[in-house]
Amino acid sequence: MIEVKNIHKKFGKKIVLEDISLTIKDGEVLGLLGSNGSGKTTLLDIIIGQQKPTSGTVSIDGKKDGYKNVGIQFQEGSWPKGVTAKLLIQYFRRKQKALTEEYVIKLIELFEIKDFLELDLNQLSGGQKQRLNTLLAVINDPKYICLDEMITGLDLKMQLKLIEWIGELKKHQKTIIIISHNPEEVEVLCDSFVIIERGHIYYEASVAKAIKEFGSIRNMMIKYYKEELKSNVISKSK
Ligand SMILES: Nc1ncnc2c1ncn2[C@@H]1O[C@H](COP(=O)(O)OP(=O)(O)OP(=O)(O)O)[C@@H](O)[C@H]1O
Repeated sequence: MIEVKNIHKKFGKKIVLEDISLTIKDGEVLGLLGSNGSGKTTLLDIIIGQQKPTSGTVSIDGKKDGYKNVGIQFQEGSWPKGVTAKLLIQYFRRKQKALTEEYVIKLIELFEIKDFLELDLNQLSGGQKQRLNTLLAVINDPKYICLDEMITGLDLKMQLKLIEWIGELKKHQKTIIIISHNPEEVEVLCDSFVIIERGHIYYEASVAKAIKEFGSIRNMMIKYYKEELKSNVISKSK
């Protein structure tokens, strides 16, 4: 279980997160939605131990250093010349002796990495980098997985494959947090979702509840954003 309690985060004087509390149960897939700059990635970075909160706590499986069991997507960046997907996968395999050849081959097939295994990483397309980053997030078969806009930018065939794959992970009781800008993706993949706006939890519900109440998450978001545009104020709502 991931427990986020009363997280506040400031960058200098700028308040980015204010009093965020969340519980993500084992086997749950949680979607994080919200406007650009609302604080989703900062919250995820705090959960995975890459940022320290200004105050508040995160515990994973009851431990403060539980983030060591979380698989995270590598961020886009430029790599030193000569680094290939094959080299990275070999590096992870050496670190994790328990990884079987069969599991690694399965992932390479799933993410369709084979054709560019030996290419310099800086020569990969955006979608190819994204597929490799997602593979690296799960290569150690972690119990907790964080995915930042995993599907955006992928072709439809790959999207369908990854949706099916998340379904498999759910069957294996993996706990997954997915940042997304796509309400339909959250409906298909997630059990519950949270909308973060201006550093606050603006709405939090199960996907089933939102669909029952509003017909779809998109309808719900449009309703709330229209109200916001009218009043120009986002109030905290649960
Ligand atoms: N290292 C940093 N220093 C200063 N401000 C930062 C830093 N990282 C993020 N911010 C600010 O914090 C706010 C939240 O950023 P964050 O990346 O968490 O948003 P987000 O919801 O993930 O946005 P997007 O949907 O655009 O990816 C933004 O205003 C951003 O400028």
